[in-house]
Amino acid sequence: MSDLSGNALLKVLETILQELNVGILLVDRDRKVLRWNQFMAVHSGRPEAEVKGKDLFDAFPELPQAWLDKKLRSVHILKNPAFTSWQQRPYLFRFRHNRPLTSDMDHMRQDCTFIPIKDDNDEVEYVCIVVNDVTENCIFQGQLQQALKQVQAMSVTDALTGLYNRRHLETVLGQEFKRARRHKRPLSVLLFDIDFFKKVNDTYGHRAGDTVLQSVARLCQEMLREHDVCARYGGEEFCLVLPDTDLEGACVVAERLRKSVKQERIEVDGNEISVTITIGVCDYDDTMPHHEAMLDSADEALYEGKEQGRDRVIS
Ligand SMILES: Nc1nc2c(ncn2[C@@H]2O[C@H](COP(=O)(O)OP(=O)(O)OP(=O)(O)O)[C@@H](O)[C@H]2O)c(=O)[nH]1
Repeated sequence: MSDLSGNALLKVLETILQELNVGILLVDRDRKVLRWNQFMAVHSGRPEAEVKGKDLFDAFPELPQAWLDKKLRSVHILKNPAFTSWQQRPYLFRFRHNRPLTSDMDHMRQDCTFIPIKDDNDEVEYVCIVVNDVTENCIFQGQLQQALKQVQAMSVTDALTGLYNRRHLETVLGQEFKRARRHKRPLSVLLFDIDFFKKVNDTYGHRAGDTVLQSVARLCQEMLREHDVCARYGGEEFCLVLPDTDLEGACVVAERLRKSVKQERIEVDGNEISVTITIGVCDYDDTMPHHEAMLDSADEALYEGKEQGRDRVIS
C-alpha cells in the first residue's frame, strides 16, 4: 500500500470536504470566504462559486455580525478552537431544516466549531467554521422535556379528579408546616369525607360515584384562594391546606364548602344525586412535632363529626 501524498491526498481531502454531512467554510482574516462545501451550498441554496471570494457578511447580511466578528477575532487572537452550542445560539446560518412534520421549529439548529488554521509563523491565517446540524437532538430534547413535564404533572395529580394527590399534599403540608413554625404564621387543614358514599355507588353505580367525586372536587377547587391546596386524600376523602389561615377562618371556609356541596345537584344518567360532607378542621399549634400531627388532629375531628351524625364541620 502506498502512502497518500501530494495531489492524491488533496483529492481525497477534497472529496471528504465536499461529501461530509456537515457544513465547512473557510474564511481569511478579512472574513473573505475561501471554501464553501456542498453541505453549505445545498442548505443555503448558494453554490460555492457564488459565495467564494466574497465578504461573509456581504454574502449573508442576516448573520449575527457583531457576535460573529467578535468570535472570529477571538480565535485569531487566542489561536484556540472555539465552540458554540445551539443551546446558547440556536443557529449561525439561517437554514431550513428537513424535518417539517416532526417539529414546529423554524430553522436548522446548529453547533459550530471555529478552528484556527495557522501559517508558518504560528499566526492564524484562516478560520475554518464547521456547522453541525443538530436539529434532531434539539427535537428529541424538546420531546423529552415535554414527556418529563407530563410525568412530573402526573406524579402529583389524581387522575380522576385532577386535584393534587396525597403524596403532593403531604409535601406541601410539610413545607407549610415548617413555614408556619419559622414565621409564626397561622396554618389550617381541612379533612373531609363524603357521607354514605358507599350508598351512592351501590345505588347509582361506580361510574356515577366517580362523577360525584369529580363534582365535589370542582366545588372544592372553586372555593380556593391562590395559595390554598386541595387534594384527593383517599377514595372519597379530600384534604385542604390553608396557609395563613387561622382556625376561625378555616371553619368559615369549611362551612361554605359544606353548604355548597349540599346544595349541588349532580346529574348522572338522568338521576339527580346530592351528597353531604363531614369536615374535620384543625390549625397549627407549636406543640405539634410534625405536619402529620395536623392530619391526625383533622382526622380525629372528622371522625367525631361522623359520630355526631355527619353533614357538619368539627374543629
Ligand atoms: N366510585 C368510586 N368510589 C370509590 C372510589 N374510591 C373509593 N370509593 C368508594 O367509597 C366508599 C367508601 O365507603 P365507606 O368507607 O364505607 O364510607 P361511606 O359510605 O362514605 O360512609 P361514611 O364515610 O361513614 O359516611 C366505598 O364504597 C369505596 O368503594 C372511587 O374512586 N370511585
